[in-house]
Amino acid sequence: MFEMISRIYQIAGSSRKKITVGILCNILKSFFQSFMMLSVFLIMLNLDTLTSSIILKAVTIILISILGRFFFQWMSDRTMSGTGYDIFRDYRLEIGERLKQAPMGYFSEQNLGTIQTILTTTIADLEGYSMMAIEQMTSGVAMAFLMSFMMFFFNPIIGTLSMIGLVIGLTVLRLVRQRAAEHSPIYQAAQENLVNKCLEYIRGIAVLRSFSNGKSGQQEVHTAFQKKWDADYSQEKATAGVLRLYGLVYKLMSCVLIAAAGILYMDGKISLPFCMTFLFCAFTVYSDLETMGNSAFLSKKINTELDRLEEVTNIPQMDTTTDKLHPSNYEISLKDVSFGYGSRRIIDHISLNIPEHTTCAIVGPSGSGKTTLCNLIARFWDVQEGSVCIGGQNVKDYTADSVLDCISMVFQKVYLFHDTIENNIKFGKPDASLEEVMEAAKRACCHDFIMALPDGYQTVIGESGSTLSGGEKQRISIARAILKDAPIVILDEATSSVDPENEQALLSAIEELTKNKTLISIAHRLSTVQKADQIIVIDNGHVKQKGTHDQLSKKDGIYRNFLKLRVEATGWQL
Ligand SMILES: Nc1ncnc2c1ncn2[C@@H]1O[C@H](COP(=O)(O)OP(=O)(O)OP(=O)(O)O)[C@@H](O)[C@H]1O
Repeated sequence: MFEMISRIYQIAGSSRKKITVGILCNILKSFFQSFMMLSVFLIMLNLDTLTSSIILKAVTIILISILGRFFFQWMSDRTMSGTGYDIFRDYRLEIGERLKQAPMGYFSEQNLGTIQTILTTTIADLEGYSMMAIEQMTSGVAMAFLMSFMMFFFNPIIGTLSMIGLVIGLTVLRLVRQRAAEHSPIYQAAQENLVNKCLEYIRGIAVLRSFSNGKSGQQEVHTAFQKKWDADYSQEKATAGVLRLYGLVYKLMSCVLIAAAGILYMDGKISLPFCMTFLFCAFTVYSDLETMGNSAFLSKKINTELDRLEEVTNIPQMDTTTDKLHPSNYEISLKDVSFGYGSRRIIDHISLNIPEHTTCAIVGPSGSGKTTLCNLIARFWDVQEGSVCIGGQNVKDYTADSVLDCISMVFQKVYLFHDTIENNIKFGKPDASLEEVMEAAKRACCHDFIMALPDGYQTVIGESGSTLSGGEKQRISIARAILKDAPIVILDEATSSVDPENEQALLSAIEELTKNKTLISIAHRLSTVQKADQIIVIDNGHVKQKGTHDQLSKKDGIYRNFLKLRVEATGWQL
């Protein structure tokens, strides 16, 4: 229990003070609640000689107890109710910042499900439950402890018995927490698996439908739901028994207190008023503790969820510096660069130089490492050996954001946000005016089709650009890059062929984008390759050939074979 509270404290930041005030208010609330027993005692003590002044005193005590309890409950609600949302709003922002600094490799399909579960379900659970659990636990223990202490003051035997009840109850509570500890990770894993499978199913729905009528994917989602149900059910089953036992302990201990008070009275050790007061206390001393069982269970669940949060906040960070890259020129040079995903080496001792304002086409078989090489230049990943320099500055010594400020990337797989066309283009320069957006769109040859849409630039694009054609999406992504106007352009040419009209528009858009830039393109079109100032042929992570089209096409080697195959496959003409 204290572990959970202390962990929430650690991440609470500026909300720590509020939690402390909230806990103090809960303790004071319990104090006023226990205070009620004095009025019972007063009436019992004067039962034979009741006067209006005694009743007035008793009523005053009850009123003070009720008002005190109400006031501190209100204070506790005021300070703690929104605090969970404050803490985890800040935490969400922190996770966002960390994800921005994480290497691209972190964003595997597996991790996407985990991140999604954490940012939605896990944090929502923590926002809703954490403060409630702290409140219930602190008031439950405080109330039982304070009442036991007061009883001890009146009669040490009854006070000690009441304390023993508290200790036994808390020991059984450990059992509840142990059970929760066993089941929470299973529950969490089942939840993440379910999110992963649902995401996979929705993303791949077109493929699933066309190949298997959607049935095989459905089966996986069904199994994930079944696993989640199993996890819920076994968690419920495992803890229900111990939770009942926990409640039973307090009921039995109340009976023990009643019996003890009766015996002490019969033995003449205590008078009737004391006996009656203890009977009253026996019914109320553990009342808040009984409702604490669920919170104890929750506290373990919260601990597991905090573990998951820590995993995300401990993701590797790329930036160890705050220096921003401001190179004097935009020449790109790679010196003896090696890199691999895990233990698999993909780039092996590559060196190359791309002078400013020149174009470099990277060609090579599928899987040879072309995209990986571009990702290293953009510092999506850090090289494992060697160096990548822009204008003579090693990109590793500067923040990833500032490196990307110098680069516009146009990916083959275009990602558009579920937002207006204007905002999607503006993504390249958030403070751009509509006129600037339109100018970029005109240069990217997409102004006309945008204006033909019902709401023009305000048309909201469906999720991932699903309402636009492939060529239209590509040109919008080029308009975005034109607006950004970065001195280096990394272009992954689309392999899929587009209709001739679209193709021409696309080529004009690319030409506009790459004017006077340092251009690296993963080239698939002969026209791009032919025009390049230098061509790099990569195979199996090595630079196999370097030169211009004229030089390479005259030499035996991969490039010539590649050209031959391309001509045969796509009808390229040299
Ligand atoms: N994030 C990743 N984690 C592990 N392996 C990866 C990752 N990305 C790429 N690879 C592997 O690295 C190798 C090189 O991939 P890369 O995408 O750089 O090749 P490519 O030449 O661009 O291929 P293509 O022309 O088909 O796009 C491939 O075998 C690929 O499976």
